[in-house]
Amino acid sequence: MSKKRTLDAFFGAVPKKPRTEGCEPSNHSDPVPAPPKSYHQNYPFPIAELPESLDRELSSLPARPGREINDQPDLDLLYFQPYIPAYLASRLFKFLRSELPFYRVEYDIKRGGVDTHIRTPRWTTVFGVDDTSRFDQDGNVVDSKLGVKISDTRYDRYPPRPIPKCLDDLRRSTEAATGCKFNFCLVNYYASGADSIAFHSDDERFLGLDPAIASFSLGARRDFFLKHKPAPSQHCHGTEDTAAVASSKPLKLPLGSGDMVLMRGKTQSNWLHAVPKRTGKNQEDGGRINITFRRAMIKDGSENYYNYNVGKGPVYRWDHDKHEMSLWKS
Ligand SMILES: O=C(O)CCC(=O)C(=O)O
Ligand SMILES: [Fe+2]
Repeated sequence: MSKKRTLDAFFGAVPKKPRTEGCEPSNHSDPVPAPPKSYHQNYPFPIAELPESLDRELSSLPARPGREINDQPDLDLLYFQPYIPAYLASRLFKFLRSELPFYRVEYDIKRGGVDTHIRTPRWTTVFGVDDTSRFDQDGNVVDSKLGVKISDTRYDRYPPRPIPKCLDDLRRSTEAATGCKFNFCLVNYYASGADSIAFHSDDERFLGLDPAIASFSLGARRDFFLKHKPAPSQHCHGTEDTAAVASSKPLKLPLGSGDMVLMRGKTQSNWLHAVPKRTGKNQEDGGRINITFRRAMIKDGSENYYNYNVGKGPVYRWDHDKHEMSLWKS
C-alpha cells in the first residue's frame, strides 16, 4: 500500500467509490481526489483541511462545560476537562503534527545585562494577524477598516499568514464557547519530556488589558504549573499585594489530551505559568501539542509572534518514517 493510501485510510479521508447498481466493478480504480487544502503565499506548503468527519464532530464541542477556578487572588481560569473527547483529540493531534510547518527558533536577548543565545526548547508555529489588518480574498494583508493593502516594515520583516482552516475551525468553536474573540493561533509541539516552556506570563502590551487566552492540549499528558508573581517591592506599594501573594498557593493542572484552559481576567498580569521538563521513565511520552488562541490588538503583536514562533530559520515537517520533525525541502 502506498504511503498516501495508508495516511488517508488512517484519517478516513478517502471518499467512498460510488457503486453503480448492476455494473461489474471495474478493475482499474478511479483517481482519488486530493484532500482540500488551505493555500497562502506565505505558507511554505499548502495545509490540509481536516477530514470532513473530524470537522463535523468539532462543531458539537465542547464535550463538557468549563469549570471555574477563581478561588485564589487574581486567578480566573475556565477549565474544560475535556473540551475535545479523547478519540477526537488523538486524531487531531496526529493530523496537526503531520500537516503543519514547524520551526526551532533561536534568538539573542540580554539576560541580566548579559548577551544570551536562546534555543527555544520546543517546536513552534504561528498564524494570524493583529486587529488592525485582515486578509482579503486574494490573501493580501489589508487594513481591517479601509480594506486597502498595507505595507509596514513589521509585516515586511515577518509576512503574516492566515489561520489555516484546520485550526480556524477550532478557533470558531472556541469563540462560541467562551464569548472571546481571537485573531492569532500559536502552536507548540513538545516532542518529549525534554521539551518545555519556562515560567512566564502572556501579558504583552500588544494584547491589551486583561487578555483572554484559550490553551488546548493534545497528545501526551503534561503538568501545567501556575504560581503568583512575586509582590512588588515594599517601598512603593502597600501591604495588600504582599498579602495576596502570601495567601496564594501554586497550582498544578495535569493537562490531558483534549483539555482546554481559558486564562482570563487578572490571571496574566498576576500569575506565571510553565510546562517544565520531565525526565526519567516518563520522558519519551509520544509528544504533546499545545494550541493557544489569542487576540493581538496592534502590529507590534504580529511582529513579536512571528519573530519568536517562526523566526528566520528553516522549516521542519513531521517525517512519518523517522517519526521525528525533519528539515523540509521545498
Ligand atoms: O504548553 C502549554 O500548555 C503552555 C504554552 C504557553 O504557555 C505559551 O505558549 O505561552
Ligand atoms: Fe504562556
